[in-house]
Amino acid sequence: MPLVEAMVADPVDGIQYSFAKEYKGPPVPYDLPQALPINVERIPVAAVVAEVPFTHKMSLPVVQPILAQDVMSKKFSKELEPAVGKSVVSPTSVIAFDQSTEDSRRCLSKESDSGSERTVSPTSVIAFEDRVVGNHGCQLSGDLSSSGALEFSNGQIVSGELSDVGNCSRAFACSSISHGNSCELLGDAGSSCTMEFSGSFNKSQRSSCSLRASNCRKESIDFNDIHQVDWVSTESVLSSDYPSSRVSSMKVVNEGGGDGRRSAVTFLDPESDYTYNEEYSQDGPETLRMRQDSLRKGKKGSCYRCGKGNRFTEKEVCIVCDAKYCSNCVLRAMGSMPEGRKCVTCIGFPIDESKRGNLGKCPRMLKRLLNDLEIRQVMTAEKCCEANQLPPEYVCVNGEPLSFEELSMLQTCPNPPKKLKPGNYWYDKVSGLWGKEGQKPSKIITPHLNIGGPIKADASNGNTKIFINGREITKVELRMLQLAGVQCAGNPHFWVNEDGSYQEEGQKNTKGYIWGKAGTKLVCALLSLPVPSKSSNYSGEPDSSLVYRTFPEYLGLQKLLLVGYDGSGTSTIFKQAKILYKDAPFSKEEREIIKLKIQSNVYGYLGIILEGRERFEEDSSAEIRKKLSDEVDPAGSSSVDSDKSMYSIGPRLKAFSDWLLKTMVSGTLETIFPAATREYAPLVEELWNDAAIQATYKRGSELEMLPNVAHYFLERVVDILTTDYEPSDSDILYAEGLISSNGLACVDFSFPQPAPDDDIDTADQHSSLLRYQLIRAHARGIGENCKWLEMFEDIGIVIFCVSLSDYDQFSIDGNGDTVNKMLLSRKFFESLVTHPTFYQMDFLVLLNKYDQFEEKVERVPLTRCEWFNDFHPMISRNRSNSQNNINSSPSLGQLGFHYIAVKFKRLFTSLTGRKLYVSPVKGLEPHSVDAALKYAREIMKWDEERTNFSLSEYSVYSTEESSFSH
Ligand SMILES: Nc1nc2c(ncn2[C@@H]2O[C@H](COP(=O)(O)OP(=O)(O)OP(=O)(O)O)[C@@H](O)[C@H]2O)c(=O)[nH]1
Repeated sequence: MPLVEAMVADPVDGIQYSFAKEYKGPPVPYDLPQALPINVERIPVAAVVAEVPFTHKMSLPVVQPILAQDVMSKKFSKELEPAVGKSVVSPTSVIAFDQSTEDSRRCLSKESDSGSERTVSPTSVIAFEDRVVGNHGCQLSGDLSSSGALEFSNGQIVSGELSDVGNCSRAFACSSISHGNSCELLGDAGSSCTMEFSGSFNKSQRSSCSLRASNCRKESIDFNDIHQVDWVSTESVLSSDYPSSRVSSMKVVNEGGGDGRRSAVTFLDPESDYTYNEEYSQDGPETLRMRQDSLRKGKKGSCYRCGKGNRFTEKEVCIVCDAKYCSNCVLRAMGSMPEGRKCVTCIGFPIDESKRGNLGKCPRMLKRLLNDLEIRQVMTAEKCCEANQLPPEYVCVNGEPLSFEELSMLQTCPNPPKKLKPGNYWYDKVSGLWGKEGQKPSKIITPHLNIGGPIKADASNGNTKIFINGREITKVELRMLQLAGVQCAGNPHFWVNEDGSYQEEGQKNTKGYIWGKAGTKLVCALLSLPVPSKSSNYSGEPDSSLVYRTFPEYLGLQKLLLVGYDGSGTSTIFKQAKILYKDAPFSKEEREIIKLKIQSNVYGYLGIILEGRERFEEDSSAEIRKKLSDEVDPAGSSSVDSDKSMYSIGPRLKAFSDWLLKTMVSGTLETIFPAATREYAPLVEELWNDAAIQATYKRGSELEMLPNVAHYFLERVVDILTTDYEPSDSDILYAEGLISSNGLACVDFSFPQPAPDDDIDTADQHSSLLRYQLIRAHARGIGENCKWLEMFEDIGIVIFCVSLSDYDQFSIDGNGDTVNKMLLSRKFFESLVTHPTFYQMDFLVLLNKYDQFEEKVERVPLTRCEWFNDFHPMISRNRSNSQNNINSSPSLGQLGFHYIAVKFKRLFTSLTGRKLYVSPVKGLEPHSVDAALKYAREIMKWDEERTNFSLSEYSVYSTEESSFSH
């Protein structure tokens, strides 16, 4: 009985296993299930797009996610009938192809022509056994329905998965993913996404990536040891039933074999009229990727995406391909702009150098479309991201292209050439004179930089026969020297130092100072020659600022990702970091926005109090009525007004209160109030001082809607609701809703330099020079299933924030169930630590709100949360007396903290096999946040340094206790 031998690619390492063999034993008395052999020649495929005769009006075709039922019923219902002579592939079948035959390579492209089409079921897996010689690309054209999976092995795409997703409104793309990481690309309709894999691939290193486009497609592809694959999923004969569909294609290229190669994966959508020129260098570290200009769809001057508008329509330009988009399309075309104003398809490509001058300058259009923080993020990314930096090889100094380090040194030196553009330059290392090749000097930069080659005599194309530091000077320089009184007779060769002192070559004596004479600087200005900058230090003392950074800022930047579940305190810690480490944490404009936000928050708190007052008034009146009815007046009437209680307010305030509540309900509070502050301020004061309001406020703990933080602001309500109120840093720290829950916020900072008399070593001093970036992402911002996480692959540490006081709090989860907030936090933590992006990433858990926790745990048992139901600490009876005694037993709060810390550590180790770092923190206390962030810095530093230790040495440091911090 012949059984099909099938090969399955192992999803972890790509190794293929044979799971069935031909049975050779005695006949069996029962029926065995059969897998029918499949004729690969008969699998239906799409036509190549170029060959589909669509009219020019028609939008280019696309592979629509094919609903299995649709396709099968429309086109293949016949094939699906198990008729004699017609093979049907079972929905879960596994098909093996022997790639060694030419037939199998042709298999999928030719089939559509044949009349005998067969469909591959949506859930089928196609495995290709690799016997491909060389770099033969395998082209697949076919329908892949929504949940179809492709499996290739060595030399091919390893596995792919397509699944439907809903429309995506904002596009995001990420490029350059490294081993073991995964990446999801989101593109909107008609866009294409590009991702590049750098480095090597081998069987144990896997990367996965996925692309999502708003035409309801999601593709997720895993790669393993790729040679060269072109995989095209294009409109097929089948999908011509779907005229609005578009084509999507993917190209994987990796020339050469073995490790150490670079591969690029490009998702192309023919609707986006782009072309790429890509070159891959096998031995060099660089991948040269040039993006050609994009093509416009509509008439001249129209938007490149929608084709509407004319040359007068305001448009934003892609800094790579020069495509111009109208305000309706710009966000869709450019997505979340991780590298600034680039089409999603241009992400990862170098910018058009002519646009370098505009980097980081925010255009008006974006100011309208994005909020302040987003603009700042986009503009910072545009200026600082790696892809947009000037490629070092574009700058030649003294005839030699610069290396990466040389360019960094040049750009970060104390007196760098301004607005450095690609080009050929000469540099006199002794004097610091700098100019364009063949031209007079344009600047005096920092001398003695070890960059480029030795200066050439004809560097500035001089013809005066007079030399400075080996360069023949230009006529205009000679004129300047003469005017400065320098003796130039006899064609001397001068040796000029950076301070302008000069001597003739071979002589010891300084003859004078070129720029020393009064009037020389004026002469230089008239002749457009440079003079030493004011900041130049000629004192002979070593200048501490001359400690050049080896790397440019964007590379030295260590990124810390701060995440946490709702209300865990990430915003507070983020704001605290800004206040701690920035000289001017908030600009004037920001403070103005914050002021309005605080004021509208305060009106909101007032509204909650007014609502409470109504409730208390009703309750109180009902009580009075009840009392009255119990003690009936013999005259039949009561002298007490049952409608009046301590919570009643006068008609004027009542009218104001009703109006305020109505405004709150209508959701227009934020629009009306801060603006109307001047008008209502006196009324607010009257209201706040009213006895009824004060009585209500005293019962604030009964008002569930009133957050704890409200008390901080309400105590000063009158001051805050005046027009000249200016929020203090502390107000900003306490204020709710200043950072968008869905967006990202980031701040760059350095830890302050320790005071000179502090007992610190030079390493600490050095680390204060390093730059850090704290990125705060909200659980909601990270998205369902952590889909945005891939963009954080270059961070150094994840700081996961947990609110300790959440153990008795409940919230609604994604399924609408009420769940303990600590458990929700744990679930979020689990999804982060197991996410491929954070494979091997250090995690620091900050157990926040330690102050609240210490107080609460004395009242509310920790076992209120089911995860902590085995918390049964031994409590000393003398505990309360021994609080201040150093030798006393720990407080319940400390025990609770340790217990929760260990819970998280064990969980982390069980999920990752690694160690978790935990620290308590009080987000509202600057010292506590400072200590926590410095702890994160130490972890990152340790992470870098531990490679220097041998394994045995390392084990000394990896004690359990070392990961606790207090
Ligand atoms: N007592 C106390 N309150 C804190 C602490 N940290 C934060 N809070 C308060 O907790 C509340 C939630 O903190 P946020 O920083 O807004 O938390 P978040 O995680 O950003 O939460 P979202 O509001 O969901 O964005 C705020 O009212 C903070 O003032 C802390 O250490 N102690």
